[in-house]
Amino acid sequence: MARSNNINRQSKSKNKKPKRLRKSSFNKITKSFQVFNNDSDHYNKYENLTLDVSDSEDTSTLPILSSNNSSSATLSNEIPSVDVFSSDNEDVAYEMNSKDAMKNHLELNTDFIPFSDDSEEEEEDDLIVENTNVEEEAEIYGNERSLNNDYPWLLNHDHSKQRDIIEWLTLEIKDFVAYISPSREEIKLRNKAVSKLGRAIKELWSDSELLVFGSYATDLYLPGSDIDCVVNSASGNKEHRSYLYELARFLKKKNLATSIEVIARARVPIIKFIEPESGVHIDISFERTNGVEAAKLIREWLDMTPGLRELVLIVKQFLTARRLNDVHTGGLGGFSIICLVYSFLHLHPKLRTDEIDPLENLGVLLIDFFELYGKNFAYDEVALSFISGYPSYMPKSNWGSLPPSRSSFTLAIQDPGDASNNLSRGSFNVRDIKKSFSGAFELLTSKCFEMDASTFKDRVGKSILGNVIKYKGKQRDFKDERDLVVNRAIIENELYHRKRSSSYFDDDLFLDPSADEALVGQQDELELYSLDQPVKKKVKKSTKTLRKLKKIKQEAQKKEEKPQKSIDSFMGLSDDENNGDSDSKPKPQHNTKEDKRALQTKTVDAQTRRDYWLSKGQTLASPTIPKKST
Ligand SMILES: Nc1ncnc2c1ncn2[C@@H]1O[C@H](COP(=O)(O)OP(=O)(O)OP(=O)(O)O)[C@@H](O)[C@H]1O
Ligand SMILES: [Mg+2]
Repeated sequence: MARSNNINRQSKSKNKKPKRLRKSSFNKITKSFQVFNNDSDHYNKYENLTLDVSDSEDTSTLPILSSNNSSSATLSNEIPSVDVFSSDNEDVAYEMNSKDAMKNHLELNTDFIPFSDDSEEEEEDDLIVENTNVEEEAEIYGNERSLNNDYPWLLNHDHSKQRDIIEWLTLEIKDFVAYISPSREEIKLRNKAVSKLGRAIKELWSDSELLVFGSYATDLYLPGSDIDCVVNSASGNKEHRSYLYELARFLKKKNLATSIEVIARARVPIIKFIEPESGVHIDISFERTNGVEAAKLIREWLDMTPGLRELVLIVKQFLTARRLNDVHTGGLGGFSIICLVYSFLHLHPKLRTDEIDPLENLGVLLIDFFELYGKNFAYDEVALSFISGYPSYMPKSNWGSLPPSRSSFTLAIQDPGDASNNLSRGSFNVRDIKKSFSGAFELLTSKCFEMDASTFKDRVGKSILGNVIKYKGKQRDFKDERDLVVNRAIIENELYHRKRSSSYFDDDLFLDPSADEALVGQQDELELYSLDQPVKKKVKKSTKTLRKLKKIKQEAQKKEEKPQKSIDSFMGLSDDENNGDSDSKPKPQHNTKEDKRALQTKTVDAQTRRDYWLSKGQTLASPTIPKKST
């Protein structure tokens, strides 16, 4: 029955004139997408958009979207009639042509690209305090090794009845993000760790403060992510190695650190350790504020880019499971991942033209992300640029200060805070990163076709996302409790920026030591909401510090409401032909309720969905797609 419906839909669509892109819109969009390889092995959906100059205003046929309307088209088993399996020499050759092959592939975990464990540690000889206490570690990590299940985000979340396969993937992504987002206990543990360390630093060096940056200060951390901190002092001298050792000894004496490493001779000297109470890995660097600045910028990006947090967390977990997330071994660091996803979302044609809601199309976007950076992106030629914080593609040749590298096949991401810094210069293993993205594109797309061709009975308990994401760790509770407990790193980062900005400098917002002490003293009182009454605030009465926090929160909310400039000209979509101008800014993506409502009324027609899957089927170039069971 389902099969005959599909066939009917298909035959109807044959009589229907496909909607075409207006030529001017097409030109503008493609102009901003001159980032693809000339690699003829890979079908590039953007190059194959048909033009119809006589057509009207309609720009809704870019084949990259899904719809909220799950009642209309599902995949057709006849669409991806591609009979040649091609695999370029950089891509993993997936010799699979059936469900079984796919299963075997996963069981063998052949898309896992491990690094050898013997990679040289440049600062190995700097290890000063070692002797990890194995029992202590075991206690900290508890049952971390006792696994529940490879896809724990699916527990009680079966989406196999979704008619629209891509919606199934979107729902799984949301489940995964909810699954790995922090609970109140986790946030409190991190807050407490940061407080204790901050106090210790002040005790040791009264002219110094500890600031947090990196993923804890942006809410982009996975359960196992480290906390990045920096010591800033009035004297500005704490980067000297003698201070690093002094701090390491002090923290050890105070039982605030185990497994300490002092890495004094690196370009960025740091000390690394585990904070025993939380078990969290901590990195402390010295006398640099660029990370603290970046944290604020990233939070602004998150505010104006729905879907950024979700995709960053998925890509992070994807790379972490493949050990491709560690810059020391050539992998992609957290900041580079954020930049890749941020620029992908802002330069995506369907998001640029406001035609889809990113949060309702996470599945499509994830597949497109893997396709772009796994198949299409011209690594040899193109750099990502963030002039004034806004993303664009830039020919590498235009980046005058880009340091020369041995190979042209490198990732070049301009640091938004320092245009001469290539953020991803350490990610020398671009080949494996690209391979893994390309493999993920193929696995996800194949699985979508396979699931579409399966009966509902065969789909039960299956995962689409699980084909590329694995999560191994302690059972978690699907509790994203970030709204219930203040993230101290974010608040303090805001305070830091207020303090630095003279226009905001007033008595009430001054981050004085007593305010800090008040925060520390009320560590357990940082919860502003109760679980039972999420809306009603449980602000602890009349504490000066919490009033300050509230004020900061309100200011942050006000900021969200401020009007944003359009990025049309930036992306070559406006009429003023200002393509790539650095002073044009991204428009907010559906931040207001009205925007969201407007989007929900937008439906995507079946033909567009068919075009989307046709392009993916061609890209996939899989030899056979399993027939739908009747
Ligand atoms: N190559 C770099 N150049 C400049 N700053 C960098 C660079 N790499 C990292 N940073 C700074 O350090 C911060 C933390 O980087 P990191 O790679 O640990 O990312 P993260 O967001 O903390 O991810 P994770 O959760 O994996 O630790 C970044 O936000 C950025 O401010
Ligand atoms: Mg980090």
